[in-house]
Amino acid sequence: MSKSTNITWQNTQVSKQQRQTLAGHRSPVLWFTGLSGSGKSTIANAVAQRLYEEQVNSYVLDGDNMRFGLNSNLGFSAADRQENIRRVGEVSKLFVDAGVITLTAFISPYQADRDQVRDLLAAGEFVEIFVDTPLAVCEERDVKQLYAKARRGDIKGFTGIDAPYEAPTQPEITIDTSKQPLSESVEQIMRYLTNHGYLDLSA
Ligand SMILES: Nc1ncnc2c1ncn2[C@@H]1O[C@H](COP(=O)(O)OS(=O)(=O)O)[C@@H](OP(=O)(O)O)[C@H]1O
Ligand SMILES: Nc1ncnc2c1ncn2[C@@H]1O[C@H](COP(=O)(O)OP(=O)(O)O)[C@@H](O)[C@H]1O
Repeated sequence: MSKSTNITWQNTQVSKQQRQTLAGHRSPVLWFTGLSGSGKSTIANAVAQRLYEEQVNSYVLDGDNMRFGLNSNLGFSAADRQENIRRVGEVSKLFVDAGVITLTAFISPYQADRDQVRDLLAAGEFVEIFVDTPLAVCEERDVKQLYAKARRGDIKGFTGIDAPYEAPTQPEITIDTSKQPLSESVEQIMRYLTNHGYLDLSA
């Protein structure tokens, strides 16, 4: 599908490993996936806050925000969501290369699209976090009143209502925000990062 020809990959003089050594930690992507209102942004931002307090560089890429800029020409058809996630995957890879822990909050409803991002990255760099909050709870929250609009038929193709959400088959972490408070989710993720050596380069 690439239209670019006659191009050659240029290696940078300073490597990813050197940037990670400078930062003092590894730089995975923490890929949050789940329904609208499941808690992706809230948890991602709380983890970013916690990492900041631990003096760890991180950055949150948020679905709504990316659609204001880089992805403003994309809608919510299956093809546009696929392209959305492909671009976010490529951007995430750059952040990983820069040595920054990257937290992404996108519905990313298709397993194949998430797997494509996983394949783009090195082993262990993609941590899939399934925010498995039941649809009924997301709809009850209806933070942006979008579920109400979707039920009225004012939005077509809304995830969970009349567009599919494919649950991850083998996520590294699963969180149900209807069963655990935000603080517990943050601790669960911090524990995972610590136990798997992401925050300690000597591990
Ligand atoms: N049709 C439809 N389906 C789902 N969501 C919709 C739709 N239209 C607008 N929105 C709003 O867009 C946010 C989801 O954008 P994403 O980029 O994360 O979606 S996707 O990964 O490409 O599926 C989503 O934000 P979150 O609530 O943060 O998930 C909604 O606010
Ligand atoms: N335990 C919890 N963890 C995370 N969010 C929660 C929790 N309980 C309630 N919420 C609320 O659920 C909403 C989730 O919205 P948001 O983070 O924007 O979801 P998403 O990014 O998945 O669309 C927020 O209003 C948040 O305050």
